[in-house]
Amino acid sequence: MAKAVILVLDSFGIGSTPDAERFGDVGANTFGSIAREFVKQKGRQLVLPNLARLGLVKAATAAAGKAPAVADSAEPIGAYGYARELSSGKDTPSGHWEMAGVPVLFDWGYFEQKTDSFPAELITELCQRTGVPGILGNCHASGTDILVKLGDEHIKSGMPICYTSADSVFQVAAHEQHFGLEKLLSFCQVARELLDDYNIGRVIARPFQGDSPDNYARTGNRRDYSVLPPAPTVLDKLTAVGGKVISIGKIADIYAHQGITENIKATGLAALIDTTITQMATQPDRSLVFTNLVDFDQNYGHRRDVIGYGEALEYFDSRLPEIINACSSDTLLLLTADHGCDPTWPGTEHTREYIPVLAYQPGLASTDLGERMSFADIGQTLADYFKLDAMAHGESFITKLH
Ligand SMILES: O=P(O)(O)O[C@H]1O[C@H](CO)[C@@H](O)[C@H]1O
Ligand SMILES: [Mn+2]
Ligand SMILES: [Mn+2]
Repeated sequence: MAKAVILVLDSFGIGSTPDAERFGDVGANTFGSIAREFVKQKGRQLVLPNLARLGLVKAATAAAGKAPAVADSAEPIGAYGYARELSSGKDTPSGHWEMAGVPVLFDWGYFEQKTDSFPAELITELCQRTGVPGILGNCHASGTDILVKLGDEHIKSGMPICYTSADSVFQVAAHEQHFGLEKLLSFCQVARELLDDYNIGRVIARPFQGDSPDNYARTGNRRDYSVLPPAPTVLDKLTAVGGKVISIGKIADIYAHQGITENIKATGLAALIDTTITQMATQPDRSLVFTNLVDFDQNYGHRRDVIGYGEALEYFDSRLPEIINACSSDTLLLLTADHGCDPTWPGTEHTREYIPVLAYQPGLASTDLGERMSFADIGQTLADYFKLDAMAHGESFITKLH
């Protein structure tokens, strides 16, 4: 019997990689910065005993060449390592596809101009095809700041708020009731079609609600429209032989619904963890429960909320024993991330960082997996574990585990 569970702590980097200079991210360290600021601002260390038992502190120390300000465990129970990214970008699809064995080796299209970011002909065609009177935004922005700035005008004018970032994204914020959720989703689908020509990785619908800039808030109805991964991922290979892939949260959207047999939505860290544990209880043989914990990135990393990020990590750590107890003797549990988003770094963008690779299975001896040269080592290990054909990228660490 072989079952696997992957939990992606979205944006939980553990130190900048050797190629971070290309991104202006030398010295970024999501985990290290949170740990340091926590001590400074709260007067105590982060409490993460269960993550430490899985080897997080050891992996983070090796990745950054410096220990984070968090107590380590004397008795690790997991295998721990840290991986660098082969993909050209530091975005969510690249990180997820690479961990499933398919790095993004081409360059995405980007809208690099900070204002007037989108080509006029794109916007003209988008408005013509969808019947909206025009767009607001047309700039780089933080998705919560732009609601404060343009939310009222959006409601008055009926124009959707379109914005981007350093990622290959076209994001659309619109009010769920005034503009309408269905109208927003169809607007995004047309945008998706037009943006294929621009090589843009994702169109993201960002519905929000509220009645004034003080209380405009994004809802759980976010939808991501991704291009297809450039090659079959380990998810495709597993489902092709009759295996199951159960997506929890935004995983299915990130893989453009390829290689997914069941798609379960949940909103918020607690609900995502609850759903994961519920699914683990009935997980069949040859299956993968795959969860993305987006709150770390969306609510804390991009928002530069360092204490919020730390508290969310402590909450996750407090739920970790339940997840570990839900592992049967044939469940391989993997904890990882898709990129960094150091909340103390200038700007509100992702940061190019090592990700943690923590593996646990009941009875497994604790092992140092060392530095992994690609996130694809996770996908290759899963291919090995499920006895699938090998992936084109990545080195399996299965023999170090079993
Ligand atoms: O500021 P918000 O809307 O959260 O945007 C963030 O979310 C996008 C997808 O992760 C990133 O490209 C980043 O810009
Ligand atoms: Mn991400
Ligand atoms: Mn992000």
